[in-house]
Amino acid sequence: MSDLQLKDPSLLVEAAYVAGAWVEATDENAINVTNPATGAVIGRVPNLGAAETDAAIEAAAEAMKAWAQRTAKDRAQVLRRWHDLMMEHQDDLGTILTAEQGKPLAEAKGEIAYSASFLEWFSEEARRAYGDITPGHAPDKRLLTLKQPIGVVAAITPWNFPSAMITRKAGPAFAAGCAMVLKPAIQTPLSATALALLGERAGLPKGLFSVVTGSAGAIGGALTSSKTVRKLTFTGSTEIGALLYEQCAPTIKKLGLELGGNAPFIVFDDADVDAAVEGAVIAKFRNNGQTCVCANRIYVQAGVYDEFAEKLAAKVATLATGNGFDEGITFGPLIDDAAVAKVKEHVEDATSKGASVALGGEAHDLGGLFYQPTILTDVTSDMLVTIEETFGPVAPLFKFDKESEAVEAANDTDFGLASYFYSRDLARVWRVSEALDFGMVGVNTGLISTAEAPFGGVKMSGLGREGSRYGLEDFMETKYVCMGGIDEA
Ligand SMILES: NC(=O)C1=CN([C@@H]2O[C@H](COP(=O)(O)OP(=O)(O)OC[C@H]3O[C@@H](n4cnc5c(N)ncnc54)[C@H](OP(=O)(O)O)[C@@H]3O)[C@@H](O)[C@H]2O)C=CC1
Ligand SMILES: O=C(O)CCCC(=O)O
Repeated sequence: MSDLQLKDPSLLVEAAYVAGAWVEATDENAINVTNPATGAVIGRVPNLGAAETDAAIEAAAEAMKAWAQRTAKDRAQVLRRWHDLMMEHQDDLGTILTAEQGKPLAEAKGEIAYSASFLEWFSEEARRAYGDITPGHAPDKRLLTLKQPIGVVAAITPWNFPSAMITRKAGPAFAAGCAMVLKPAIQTPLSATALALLGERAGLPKGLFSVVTGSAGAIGGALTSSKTVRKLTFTGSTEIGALLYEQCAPTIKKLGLELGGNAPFIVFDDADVDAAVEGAVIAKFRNNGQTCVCANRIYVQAGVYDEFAEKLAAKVATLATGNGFDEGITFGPLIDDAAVAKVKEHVEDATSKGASVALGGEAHDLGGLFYQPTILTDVTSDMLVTIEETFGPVAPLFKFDKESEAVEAANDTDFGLASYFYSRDLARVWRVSEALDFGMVGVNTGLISTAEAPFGGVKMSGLGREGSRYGLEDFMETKYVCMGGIDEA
């Protein structure tokens, strides 16, 4: 069906992977996958539901028994092979990702490397799932702490990082000795099925990893109601995260929730303004603004406001929008009509309340799902761009005078995922890092994501941490063994 140019065409897998078997779409149950840049159909996957999800959960529980018994080194080697296969096929995986998600090809290949890095990192961490021994509370006692896999894991992932959000969950799950049933976003299932194929080639046992495509409600319902599933890990909107939280309550599952953000990006008078402009371009416009850690509100101190605004507009004006497969493109399309409508609503709301457009501000001449990269000035706290995550290429600029005013405004949100600031004053760097009420703070950088670091938020941005050594912890239970009778020889 597809005319994608792949070196290994077998990587375009138009089938779900359920309990170790590939389930192809039929004409009756096919869901088409389209390229957001062109609207062209690039593939299809089956619309599955609760029955297939239940089968996947059962197979996962069975496969996990042997997987958890294997040595950590053995599991690590499978993950490492999976990483190596991803890097070997980086070009093809990037092509599939750009075709279904829209981000520029170079950025898509970058996501594949980022995605593979979670398999590499957790292959290394697998062997360091240490417990400990605590001095006993009585002479004959020794207190042992063991780390054990939490059980079958359900994962639900979004369309904005169709590969990396899967490996950031699958890496620690398989390293810990768990099994996983994944429901990928319906817009971007082909990155998930390609990953599953490479996982199979790398040696993941049948049934350990299922990818169930189809109805979010039916699959999500089966995953959350199952007593066998012991953890749900989700990346997506706060609204759906809250719904899943509720659905998981009756079976008391452990939850990992990576939800929406509303990231502040603060530029102080003492900042290197050129560096701050570079950082803002990355923090705001990465993936065309469709990232939960994207800068959503840019606060600039009065002394450098005009310089920063001019330089940011000048820089962004040089960057091209278009089909992610074309040379020299920095901004791809938005994911769908609803995303474009939200961006339009936010810009119209801001301008109707007094904001000025310094750049862009309209749908792109290319039509379809393209929107101009936009910079707004004279933004105030009552505008939608301040209150909600725009999830698009709109940079609203606020002017402030005092440090305390910026910190207070930055924290004035229900969300608490990423935050950024630029300053060269050491005391301020400490003060503001500690005062920002967010799970992550970027100081003099616009890019904080890496497999080595704990990614996650506070407040309504979620629960738990992914990546880093803490990411492995979240997929394990701590078992306490009280060993007695030791001095009765
Ligand atoms: N934190 C983040 O990284 C992300 C944040 N968002 C935010 O959310 C907004 C909306 O994006 P959207 O794609 O709709 O995000 P959603 O939260 O709706 O989707 C994320 C994942 O959840 C699934 N899902 C949706 N409804 C249910 C359900 N009832 N039960 C189980 N799973 C479900 C989706 O499946 P399906 O695709 O089949 O609907 C997808 O796999 C964005 O504009 C952005 O603000 C979005 C994506 C990522
Ligand atoms: O939830 C997201 O938006 C994906 C996070 C991307 C990243 O890891 O930086």
